[in-house]
Amino acid sequence: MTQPSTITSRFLSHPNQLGVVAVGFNGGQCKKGVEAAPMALIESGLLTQLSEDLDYEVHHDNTVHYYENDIPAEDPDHRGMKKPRAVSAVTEKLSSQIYNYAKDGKFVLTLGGDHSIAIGTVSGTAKAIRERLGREMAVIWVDAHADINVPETSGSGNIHGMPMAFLTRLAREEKKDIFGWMQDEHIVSTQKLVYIGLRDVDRGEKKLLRENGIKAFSMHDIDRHGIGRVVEMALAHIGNDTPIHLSFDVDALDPQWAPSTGTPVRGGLTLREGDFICEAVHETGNLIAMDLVEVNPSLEEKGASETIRAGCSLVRSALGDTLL
Ligand SMILES: NC(=[NH2+])NCCC[C@H](N)C(=O)O
Ligand SMILES: [Mn+2]
Ligand SMILES: [Mn+2]
Repeated sequence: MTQPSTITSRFLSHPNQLGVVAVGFNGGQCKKGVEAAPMALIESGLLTQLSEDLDYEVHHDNTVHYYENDIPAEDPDHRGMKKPRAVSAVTEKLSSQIYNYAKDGKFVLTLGGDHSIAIGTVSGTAKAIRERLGREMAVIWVDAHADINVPETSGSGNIHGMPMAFLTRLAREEKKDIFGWMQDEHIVSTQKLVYIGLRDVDRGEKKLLRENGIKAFSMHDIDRHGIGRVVEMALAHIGNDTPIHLSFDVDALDPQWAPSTGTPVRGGLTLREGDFICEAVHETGNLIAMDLVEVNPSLEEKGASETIRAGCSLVRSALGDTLL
């Protein structure tokens, strides 16, 4: 049994209105299938649950966006990045879709797609929050990976391993068609970024996290303090007067709960720990947007329905579903 959330949202003018963007994009990594996730999540009933059980007024264009017309024919590697122009063009378009929902004070839910799309979602909400409230927004990034490689530290060249570098300007590119569209208003401070769930961080990324004093809670911290204390510390770092964008990579969960994902890493969060993070962030009343990314229904076919179910549970928890 579920009922609408009673938590009031400090930073939304229409807390019961939900803008949903379905992003069928896979160009930030090399495995096919992740573009089918938004459809799979919607077909499993996610949006109906949000409107019927949690009483949201869902604004959705009934389209999964594949951005076919935005993807350039010629897209050679640049600084080792794979498909840089495609990712740039898609995230630029997505950024303005997200901005349009966020500027009216609606909650924005994005269903990915691989994690490169966060370049679009986070830049869009960051800009809207600056304009609407004159504030800087915080990002809680729940993931097995830090996704903060600069092109030069990335071993794979996959841009889904780099979004936080472009969003914080640790990586910058002047070329207009390769993230040259990103302006100051799209950027997030390294001091307003917090990670939870990390356990597969590249050498160069560790150095970037350390040198920039970025707050990060790994699985080791969760083992030591418990998820309750870790979320409390993460929220204390952000402060209570700050709007929050939650970017949730389903691979933060242990493959036992979410096997259908492109880069699974053992030793992850239980489904309850993942849901708890979402519930606790909802309870702050400061959450303004959520991304759910990296569900790949074509990997581990027998686990796909489990992964989709886990994804739906995370989204419902972030939107105020409670156990009692
Ligand atoms: N969004 C993700 N699943 N990212 C995985 C990134 C893996 C690795 N760090 C890389 O740069 O390629
Ligand atoms: Mn990941
Ligand atoms: Mn990720």
